[in-house]
Formats: sequence, structure tokens, C-alpha cells
Amino acid sequence: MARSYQTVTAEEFTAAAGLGEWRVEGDQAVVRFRTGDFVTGLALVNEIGRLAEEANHHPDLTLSYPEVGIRLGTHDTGTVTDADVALAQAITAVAQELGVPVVADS
Ligand SMILES: C[C@H](O)[C@H](O)[C@H]1CNC2=NC(N)=NC(=O)C2=N1
Repeated sequence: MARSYQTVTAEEFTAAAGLGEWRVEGDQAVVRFRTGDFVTGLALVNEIGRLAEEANHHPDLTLSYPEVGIRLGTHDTGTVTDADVALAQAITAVAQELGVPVVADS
């Protein structure tokens, strides 16, 4: 049975617990984590992969030496939904466990 999604506004998304440093740009939520090196980036990417498979909900990831970039939206609706809120919160928690800060967007 297909999952039902609840679209959320940008304000609702960033007001959700732990998501204050994410941004909503159009139909995607975005954040960058300052991993500081490639090995830490790989560790974060692997954790995100585990969370995504557990949730059957998948972000777009950019892995570079100093950072991991994340873009997250619900393909099935073309919007940001409650599934994105839940996955973003889980990602934010594992980044905190790895001691990886968010890059504060200027
Ligand atoms: C068939 C499979 O369950 C769907 O395609 C899932 C897979 N992962 C997904 N990930 C994201 N971000 N959005 C979706 O709508 C989505 N749908």
C-alpha cells in the first residue's frame, strides 16, 4: 500500500525539532554538514544511507572533502512532506552523534 504523505510548509519544516538550521528552497529541504575530511564524510553518508533505507525515503547527497550536502524532498508528491521532516531529524541526530556541525549559510 502506498505511503500517504502530508505536505508541510517551509515554516512548519524549519519549526520542527532539530531542523532550525535547515533551509527550504522550493520543493526541497537543504543543509550542508561541515565534516572536515573525506573519511568523516563517508561515515556520515553511510549513516544517512542506512536511515534512508530504513525509511524507504532517500535524499540527494553531495560528498566533498570538507562537506556533505543534502537535498531532500518527496518525489511522489513533488513537495516537502512529513516523511522529509522525519528523515531530516534522523540525519541531524546522527550528524550530532558524529560531532559534525551544520554549515551556517550566510
Ligand atoms: C517505490 C519506492 O517506495 C518509492 O519510490 C520511494 C523511494 N524513496 C523515496 N524517496 C524520496 N525522497 N521520495 C519519495 O517519494 C520516495 N519514494
